[in-house]
Amino acid sequence: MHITRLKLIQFRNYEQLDIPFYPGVNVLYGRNAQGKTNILEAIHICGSGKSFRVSSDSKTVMDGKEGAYLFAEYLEEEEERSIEVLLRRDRKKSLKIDGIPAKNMRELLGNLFVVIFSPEDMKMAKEAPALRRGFLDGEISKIRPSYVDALKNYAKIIAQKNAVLKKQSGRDIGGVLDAFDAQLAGYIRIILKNRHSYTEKLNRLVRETHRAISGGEEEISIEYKATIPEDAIPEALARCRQRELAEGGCTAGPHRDDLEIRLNGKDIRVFASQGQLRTLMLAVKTACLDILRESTGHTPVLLLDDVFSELDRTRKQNLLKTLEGIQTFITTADDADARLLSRARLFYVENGKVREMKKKTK
Ligand SMILES: Nc1ncnc2c1ncn2[C@@H]1O[C@H](COP(=O)(O)OP(=O)(O)OP(=O)(O)O)[C@@H](O)[C@H]1O
Repeated sequence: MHITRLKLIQFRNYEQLDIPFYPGVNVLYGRNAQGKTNILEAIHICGSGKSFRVSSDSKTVMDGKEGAYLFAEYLEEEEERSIEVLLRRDRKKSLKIDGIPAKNMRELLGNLFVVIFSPEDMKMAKEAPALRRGFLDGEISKIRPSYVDALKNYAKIIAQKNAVLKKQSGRDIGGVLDAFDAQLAGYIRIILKNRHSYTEKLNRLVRETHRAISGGEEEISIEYKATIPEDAIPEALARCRQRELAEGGCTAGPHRDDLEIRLNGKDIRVFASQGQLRTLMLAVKTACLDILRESTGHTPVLLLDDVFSELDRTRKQNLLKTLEGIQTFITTADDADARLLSRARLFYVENGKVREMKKKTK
């Protein structure tokens, strides 16, 4: 699939924008703070309903305005499709898919597929496990929207169980905890099955892409570290009971799991350079794209925000080779990078305006 047109009204620093885009690589080029990333953000909102930079929609509405409008037109095979998003400061956002109002955000998933790489993603590899779990859950939800329900229900029961454990004060709460555990077991099974199978695919594909980008110099491995084994969930929950009572909270389960990422056998969190982290995250994102393509039959749109800094020339060129056949949006402030992308369409971004540079770069 590929985006053919993007319209924005009062979104970030865009008073009004109406611009065509092309299959292949679209480069958004310009000085800092001109609105390049804002375009990626708008496309991401049309695909996923969410910004990748802020949790509150109202921050993306132009300062001093009450609402913003986003419209993305795209081709899925030969079919023309569209997504419209209306953001308002004081109300929930509303959506239209192919001109028809959507009831909720879940309806949006499974239409315009996007995968984003932004500098923020580097945190995923290095910082708290919650970021890695969030990443896994986000990617799985794109393929299987019903997974979101299992996650929500699991989190709700964990919160209730935690509240009971916290307030126990010597009461016999064994029966209540048994009832919670019986409900939890079903959701844990769904979550673990999906996370294990996604991680296995991710590991296989990341290894291939990572070798291609790094020139085969480095070996990566990704493994899901579960606190509860998938094949003995009720038994594991029962074994946790004493510790849960002593600590006054749930001590194991998918909300405590992690992804372990190793580079040449060493833990990435304590060892990798910035360039190695960036290469790893690019490989992860391209693998996510391949998984989405494999599972849905559609090639997602790839958004690469400022990917080139910290990559040497060989890695940049290797990365570009892996993007064949994928509509990709790349932001860069460096005109040398823009020149490297000889077959790309170039757009000059300045102060909330976008101008297509008709002549292809050399
Ligand atoms: N809600 C808003 N209303 C108006 N302008 C905004 C809003 N949010 C951000 N901006 C403006 O958008 C610009 C930043 O845009 P963006 O983040 O896309 O920069 P960029 O071109 O990607 O820069 P860099 O190369 O530094 O990453 C800034 O000028 C900022 O003031």
